[in-house]
Amino acid sequence: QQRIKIELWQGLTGDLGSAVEEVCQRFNDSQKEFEISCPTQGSYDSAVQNAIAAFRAKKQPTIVQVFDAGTLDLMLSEAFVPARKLMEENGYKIDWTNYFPGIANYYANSKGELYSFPFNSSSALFYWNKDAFAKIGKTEAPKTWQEVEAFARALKSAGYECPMAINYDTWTLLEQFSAIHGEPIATKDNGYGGLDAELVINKTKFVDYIKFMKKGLDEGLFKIKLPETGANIVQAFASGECQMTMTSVADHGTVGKTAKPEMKWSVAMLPVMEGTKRLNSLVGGASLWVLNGKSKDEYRAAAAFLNFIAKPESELFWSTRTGYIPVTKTGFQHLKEQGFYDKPQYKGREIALESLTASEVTPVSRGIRLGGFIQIRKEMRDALSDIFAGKVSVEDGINAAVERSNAVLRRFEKTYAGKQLL
Ligand SMILES: O=P(O)(O)OC[C@H](O)CO
Repeated sequence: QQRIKIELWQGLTGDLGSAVEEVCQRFNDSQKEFEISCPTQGSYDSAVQNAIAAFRAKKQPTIVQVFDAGTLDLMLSEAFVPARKLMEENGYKIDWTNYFPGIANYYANSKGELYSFPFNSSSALFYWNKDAFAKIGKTEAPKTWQEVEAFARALKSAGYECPMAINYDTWTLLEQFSAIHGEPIATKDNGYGGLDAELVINKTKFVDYIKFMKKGLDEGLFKIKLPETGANIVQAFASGECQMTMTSVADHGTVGKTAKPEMKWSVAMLPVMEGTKRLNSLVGGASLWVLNGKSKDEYRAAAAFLNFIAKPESELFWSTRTGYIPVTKTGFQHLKEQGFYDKPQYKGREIALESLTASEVTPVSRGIRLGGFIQIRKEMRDALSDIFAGKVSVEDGINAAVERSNAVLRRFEKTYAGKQLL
């Protein structure tokens, strides 16, 4: 009997992309009726863009992985089958309250019903090299940015060429920074209150933070690390070239696998500016959306796959293989029962959960719900690249990016005027 074949277009690459393929292979090995293939589209951005273009051409995959920044665009599109509908129609009884509310709410409509399936959830962490820190007499990670600066200076004096690796990633530099410092990104509760939101990041602590980062770059305390110039931040940290960085907990597994066994390193919550009362960090990562226009059999296959990945054993595999956090309560319980968080190689991953729950969620630390956010991130990345290269002043660069981003928001508002989330 021929298997029913479906595709999941994923946005992860490298080691994490291989991990998704392994999940898909495990599903294929677990039964004989369905076969899923999970080709990468090269980036999170491309996965969303390719899937939307394919949808228009009626060549869409059955499932697409959509990162946080693409969530509202998908929600407002007519392109998907809501998660509950898919599972009900295919005979699965899902306890939707089993998903952690902080994660599920991100992908739910105003009534709390999930549109997509939480899959790879994360938050950002600070990675630090214990061996290098020992050389400057430090045994703990910096808690404030002022400490980061002082430690970086000491590392530099001790002969380390790259105290801290950074890039232009707005998720850490802008979004996580703003949330944990209690600063808004946009009006209307970061967009949750309506499509008429406007960016306000040219009026918040973010401006001073970017000045701080630029000064650190000019002093050689921070170094830009990008794939196109050799190593990205994760590779630069794992190889021991750079002694600090900040990236997703998702990369914890990759660093563990690629760093030399003798290299001692750890993770901590992102630093804050001195005198800040820390708020919770934002949930990152992506969820899986089932697209319209497929056959009954393809939906049966999708439902079977999505049921498979939510099983505690699948969550254990996924969180072990990557650094992503479990998305269900039973998955988390299963990990704890297996002694996961006590194993030395996984130690530190619980800090992502601590960071996500560091405070009561406030309107600015709940998340970001802005249309066209993929484009807005690009505007900001371009601005940061110009600012860090000294082509434009911090204020001018951010102001111009805010102006361009607000134009994106206004176009989006016009397109979806009057449309309600179901
Ligand atoms: O690196 P990830 O998968 O944890 O995702 C981080 C951000 O949420 C991407 O938008």
